[in-house]
Amino acid sequence: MARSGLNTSGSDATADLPKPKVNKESLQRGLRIFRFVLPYRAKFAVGMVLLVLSSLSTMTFPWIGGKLVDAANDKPFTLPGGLVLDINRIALGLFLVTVLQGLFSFGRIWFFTQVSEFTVRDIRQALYAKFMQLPIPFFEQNRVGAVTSRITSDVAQIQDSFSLTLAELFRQVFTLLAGLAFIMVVSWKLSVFMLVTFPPIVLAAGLFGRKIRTLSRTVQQELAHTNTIVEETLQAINSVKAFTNERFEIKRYNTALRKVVQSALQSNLYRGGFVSFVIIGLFGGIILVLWRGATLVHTPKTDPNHLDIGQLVSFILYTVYIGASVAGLGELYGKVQSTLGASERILEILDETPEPTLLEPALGLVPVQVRGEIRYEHVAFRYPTRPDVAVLQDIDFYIAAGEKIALVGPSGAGKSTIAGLLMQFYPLSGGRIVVDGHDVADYDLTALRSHIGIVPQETLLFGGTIRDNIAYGKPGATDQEIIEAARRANAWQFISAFPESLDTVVGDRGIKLSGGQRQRVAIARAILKNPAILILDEATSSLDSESEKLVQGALDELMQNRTSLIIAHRLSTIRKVDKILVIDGGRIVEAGSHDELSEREGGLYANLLRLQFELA
Ligand SMILES: Nc1ncnc2c1ncn2[C@@H]1O[C@H](COP(=O)(O)OP(=O)(O)OP(=O)(O)O)[C@@H](O)[C@H]1O
Repeated sequence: MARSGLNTSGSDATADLPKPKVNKESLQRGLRIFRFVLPYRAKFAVGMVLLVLSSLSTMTFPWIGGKLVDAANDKPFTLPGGLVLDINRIALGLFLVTVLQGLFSFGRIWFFTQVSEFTVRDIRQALYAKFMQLPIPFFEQNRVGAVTSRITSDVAQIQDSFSLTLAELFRQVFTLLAGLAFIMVVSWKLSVFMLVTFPPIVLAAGLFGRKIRTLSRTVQQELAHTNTIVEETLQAINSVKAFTNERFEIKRYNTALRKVVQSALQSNLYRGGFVSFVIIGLFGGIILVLWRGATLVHTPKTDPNHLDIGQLVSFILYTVYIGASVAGLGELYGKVQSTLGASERILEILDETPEPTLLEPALGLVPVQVRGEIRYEHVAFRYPTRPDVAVLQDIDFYIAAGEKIALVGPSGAGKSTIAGLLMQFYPLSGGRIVVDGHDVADYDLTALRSHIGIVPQETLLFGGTIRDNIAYGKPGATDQEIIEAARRANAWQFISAFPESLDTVVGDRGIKLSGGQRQRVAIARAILKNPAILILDEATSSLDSESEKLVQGALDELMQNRTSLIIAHRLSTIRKVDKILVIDGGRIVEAGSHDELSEREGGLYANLLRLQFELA
């Protein structure tokens, strides 16, 4: 069968993704993700109000603190109404403000978390529904790691933003602006002095910090690499031992570990430098401002530049706030970038055109019953991912309802592709396929597919129980129906021998069952689905003869009264079919019954037959 599955390489798909620059366009594009917030806008608005209130109360703290120090210096605070506040009252006021701030913050977190949880759930639902409805070519063009990381890490990034980054961003900007306004009012001269000394130091610290982050990312990557080695080798421990490569792997792991230590040491060298820079630079800056401030406090009260000690305290506290918000904003910039990138990638998938499945009302014909008469009329086909290769050309054949035909031919000839096109996994490049007299394109896609069953070459079962796996052919089937299907698929015997019978868990991808057992579960599933048309991709992996007999018996039972398209690898199993189509290089090169074809001198089928006979 054409491997239409996902490309599973690359698990860490987001690590190296580019972050878009924050500009008008990227903001406009990224902010479209806010449409998912709209249903919860009332909660969002309440959260915003609480955020404003908590930010405001934070900003009054240094101001009231300054008044407290002034009161301690015999300068009590007088309210506009004439009410004089002493130390006790001011301290009480400060405490009240703090309590209010605590309550506002609690409310803000509560409302924003609700918004982010609901929003993120909706985004995940929309994404998953989209994944299910995207056409197969999409999955051939995108790595599965990259696709799944949309619903895991990208969505987590968005969640982070709605619950934290957004609030932080607002608070930092608010703190910065309000802080600047406050210090200007307290003393514009000292403010100007502060502004030329302090922010450059903070910015330098920010750049230093970025360098450290880059280095620690390298450490993480190196560490991840060592983990990959452990995972890979433990998963494939049989191969390691069989190839006697234990020593090689130990060396490989040690080399990788050495790199981790090297980069960790380098990163910590910078970290140490950073700490001493912060101590000397940042505190040096504070000392500078303190010195200047102290000088101003020291001037006589009559001097227009004079500062009260309380004013200096407020000033210093606001300066610390401002410094913290400048540093915080630098970090937030990176987060905003990541969020914009994540939201763009999510929206990109949501904007993809889905297959017309699950449409309500249905688009096109919805047959209650399909007889299963199939006609391929001059079908030509190229895979969308490889448009320059003509995989099929002029495929033209007819199968009457209930007939069985086999497709045979060398590997890569196009047999699986011919069968897969019936399911309309890909658009045709030419010709048409007709089922019961109607072009397949005229049918509702879901309705048509529901009448076609596939038993693939390699059966991948889902991780649940045997019951779940058989019932996949008909969700909601009763135990009675499931057991009946298992019986007809020669599977009941082994299932009932398990202590947990239908409740036996098959393990990830069905690894706890043998190949032949998996196939019979897949056949039971197809029997339960009861499709009018059956596509059977015969397994290439050989089963032991006992198991093969059971599987063959199950297949014969399954094919009864259905139009069947068999992709045959072993010619011995197809003698009973009504017609054989021999495919080579994407064309039908011979057609006829087994007897006709095997007697054709120099024919491809006769050749293949002889080859297999000789091999046997
Ligand atoms: N998803 C795909 N994308 C691009 N090319 C594909 C895809 N699947 C198959 N092909 C190519 O199409 C050609 C026909 O493949 P197909 O699987 O139909 O052959 P086949 O006759 O069934 O082979 P086999 O007997 O080995 O299963 C091959 O050249 C193959 O490389």
